[in-house]
Amino acid sequence: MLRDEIKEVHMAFQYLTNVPLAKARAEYEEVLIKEGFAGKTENISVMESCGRITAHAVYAQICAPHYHSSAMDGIAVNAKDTFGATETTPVHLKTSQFTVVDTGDAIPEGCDAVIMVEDIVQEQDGVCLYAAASPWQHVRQIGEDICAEEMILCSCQKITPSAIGALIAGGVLEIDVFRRPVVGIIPTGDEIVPPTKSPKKGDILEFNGSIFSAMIREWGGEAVIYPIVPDRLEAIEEMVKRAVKECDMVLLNAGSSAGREDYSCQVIDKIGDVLYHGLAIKPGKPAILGYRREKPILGVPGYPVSGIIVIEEILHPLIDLWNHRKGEEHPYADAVLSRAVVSGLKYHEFVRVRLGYVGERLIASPLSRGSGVISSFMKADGMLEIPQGLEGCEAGSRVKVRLLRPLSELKQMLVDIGSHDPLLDELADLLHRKNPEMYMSSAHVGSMGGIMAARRKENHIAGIHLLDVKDGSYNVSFLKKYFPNGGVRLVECVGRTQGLMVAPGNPHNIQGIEDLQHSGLRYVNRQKGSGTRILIDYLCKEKGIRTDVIYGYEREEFTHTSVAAQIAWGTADAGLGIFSAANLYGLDFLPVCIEQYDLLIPDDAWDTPMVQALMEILKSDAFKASLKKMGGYEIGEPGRVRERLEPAKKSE
Ligand SMILES: Nc1nc2c(c(=O)[nH]1)N[C@H]1C(S)=C(S)[C@@H](COP(=O)(O)OP(=O)(O)OC[C@H]3O[C@@H](n4cnc5c(N)ncnc54)[C@H](O)[C@@H]3O)O[C@H]1N2
Ligand code: MOO
Repeated sequence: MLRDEIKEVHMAFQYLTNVPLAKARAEYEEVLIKEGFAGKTENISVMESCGRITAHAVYAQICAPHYHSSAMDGIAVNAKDTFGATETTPVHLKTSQFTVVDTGDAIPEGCDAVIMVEDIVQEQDGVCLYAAASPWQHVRQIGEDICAEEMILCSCQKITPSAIGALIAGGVLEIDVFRRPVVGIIPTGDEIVPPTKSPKKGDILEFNGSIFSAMIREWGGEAVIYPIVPDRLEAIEEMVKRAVKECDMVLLNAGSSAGREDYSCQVIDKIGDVLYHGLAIKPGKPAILGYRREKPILGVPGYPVSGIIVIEEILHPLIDLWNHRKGEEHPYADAVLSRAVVSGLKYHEFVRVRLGYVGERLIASPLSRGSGVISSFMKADGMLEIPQGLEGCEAGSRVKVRLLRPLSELKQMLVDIGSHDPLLDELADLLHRKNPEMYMSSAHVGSMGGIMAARRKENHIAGIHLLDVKDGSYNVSFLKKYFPNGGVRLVECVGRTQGLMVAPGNPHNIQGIEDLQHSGLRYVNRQKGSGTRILIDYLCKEKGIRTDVIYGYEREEFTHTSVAAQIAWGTADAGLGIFSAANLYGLDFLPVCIEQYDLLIPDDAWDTPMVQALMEILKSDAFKASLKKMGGYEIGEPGRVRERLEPAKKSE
């Protein structure tokens, strides 16, 4: 075999390294600097320089002010002429002894003080003064602000709006700054298509380029998105060569892992060098740290979450290095973890979390860990990092969380942990619209999960819909059972129509729960502990249906909408859920029963401004209008307290 062929085979089958992030980052920067990596500079107009970084120290060309100027509206005088003026012995000045000046006017020759207009008394042939002026009063002397040759800004400093003013006042109109590094982004993959509203089956919409370029711009770089390149070695190689020529840094997106069509590592290795392929982080493990001479070529995993982590951890520091800036310290806070998080010993893991204060404690609820779930990044308020070598964190443990939004916002966050319903999104929208300082975050853990979270004081509200099979009532008996010491309210929300969601036209002619046993029919269920799961378990038991013969009964989704989506995509034929979710996906719906969906609110949370604001929203016409639009809800008196369990009196 030729040397190149051997190299290609080796690259295709090579095992990924598992290098700790800090080590890889430090070595990468060291290699790049050795190769000549450094920020390039350019000269630009000061007026356009806000936010840019100075390349070197900047000195004033002229003084500011560059002449003695009046600081007030009034008259310019020679202070000596006013000496001796008092309330009882006023001094009279003739017109020839003063000049009328406005703020900013030059002080005339021979004058050395300004008297404010409100301190003078006009006379026929001059003015009368009842107080003497001290020399240089109300005069802005030459250089009061900035002296010529004085340093206005030091090197590597961010230019602020006020700095622009100081520079112009100091006679500096052009300035040397670090040029924004140009980062080329190359999306790759046969299945990747430009953004469109109607993708075909198998198409993946290209959005990584848009995420990465927005982040790069925020960090002070300039981004160029190259056309999507198919999974062909030569085509990728050609595009990378072009980008290396045109840009300062290159991101080669997707194809980073070790699949049949993952060419990134081979290409980078052919064009330049690969320092590491494989980092001990998750998501983001197949990252490739490559370079050609001083230019970084970063192989970024295709999954968006993995990509974001890799560019945040590797590219961001490089842009800071280019600009001679030390990366800003991330703000951290201590939080209590609402659910356990398991972590692999091999990796430093990044877990997105939702955050909110319940009482004095900041509660962190882990979001989806999937590397393809971009919405989990969008919803994340914080990032929990689990260092390599740890197996995870237990529920209820104290953890340090990197904050992705200000603490002040988290203090006004209404924390909902409980059963899912699309109406919660409408409530969140209405709450924030009416009270811009407030936010609502929802974690969908089912009704029982919501009750347990309330017992642990981890939420302000929980949506619950729990059927008491003994008497057909909803929620109240569960409240009494799980809160024996009281201290909780049950607030009416809606009656929801639960039913079987089936494909449009009901192709399997499903008539009711009994039909779920038929062979060839695929069911999709909700997770254990959810009210809907309890309902289907109960309905099956009542009708004598064995759940083990229902195909897919153990397949669990966490929301009504995700059950509806599975049916819409044809991966399941039926699932129990609410009408509004079926409606969202244009599915047929066979009503089974109406259930009471209430909000459980612990007393501690009741008096918070967020819960009180929510009560207003629940009672509003706007909320009722949203419910009518979604359909499938019985609207009684949302916001009415259905049940209050008084807190038990402590024994003396
Ligand atoms: N057998 C193995 N398979 C995979 C491994 C592994 O170790 N062994 N690692 C997994 C991990 S972890 C990651 S991360 C990914 C990395 O994948 P690639 O970098 O090779 O990327 P692709 O497979 O080409 O794409 C994955 C996925 O990413 C999405 N994608 C890609 N480009 C874009 C874009 N421009 N815009 C939006 N979304 C994009 C898309 O959903 C792709 O399906 O590999 C695992 N596999
Ligand atoms: O490393 Mo992947 O990025 O775990 O998803």
